[in-house]
Amino acid sequence: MSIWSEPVQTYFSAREDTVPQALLFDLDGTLIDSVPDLAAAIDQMLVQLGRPVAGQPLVAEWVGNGADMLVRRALCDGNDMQAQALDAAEVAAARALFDPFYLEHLNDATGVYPGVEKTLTILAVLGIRMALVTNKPRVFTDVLLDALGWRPYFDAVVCGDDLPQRKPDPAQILHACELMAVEPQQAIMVGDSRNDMYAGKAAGCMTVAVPYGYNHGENIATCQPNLIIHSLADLIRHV
Ligand SMILES: O=C(O)COP(=O)(O)O
Ligand SMILES: [Mg+2]
Repeated sequence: MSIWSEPVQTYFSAREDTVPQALLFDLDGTLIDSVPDLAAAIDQMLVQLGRPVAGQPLVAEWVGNGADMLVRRALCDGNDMQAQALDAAEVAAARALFDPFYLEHLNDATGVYPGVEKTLTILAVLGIRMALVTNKPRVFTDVLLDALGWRPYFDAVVCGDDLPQRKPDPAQILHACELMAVEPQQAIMVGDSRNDMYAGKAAGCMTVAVPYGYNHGENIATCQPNLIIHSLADLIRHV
């Protein structure tokens, strides 16, 4: 009997010769609620720059395109056009305040979403290949994975600064699939944001969204994922 839940089975049975061989997971907003620690790091940076703090709700809207874009958005009140046009020296000075603080405090108040540990454990026991595909920079991801004890779960880890492209570009997903020796059509991309959904679709994966994370203040349903689940546990059949 299939280990996959009914909607997952239905998606794949409509595609001849394909069964799910691997899962690719986004990190922030999908597996972990990292905004408390990200916001603390952003806010202390803003205070040192003599600016008003942002707070968790705004930081939650700015997360998703990597640390550099998060810091840029914080410097421009979330205005993406201005954020992209910022002076490199100004960004570097802000990163010099954000990075060491976040590295030191990245697992202080960060939580793991319900259903995550249990599902990762079951999938690992069943021998399903799994990858982490995150826009978070490598230096933070490595420390977090070790702190959480999650490294053994993943056959591949592709971070935001590992390749020239980041999600929503499909390059990280394609690379992770290559590392796991699976076709993207046989893989499921699970994420919380439009970046994950667009990257997953472009790569040819089944796209599964969780609505509890961060999606720039928008409803993830507008990205038309193949499936929306409320817990990772909904991916598999429970008997
Ligand atoms: O660092 C970020 O901005 C978010 O990373 P994610 O891709 O794991 O959601
Ligand atoms: Mg995310």
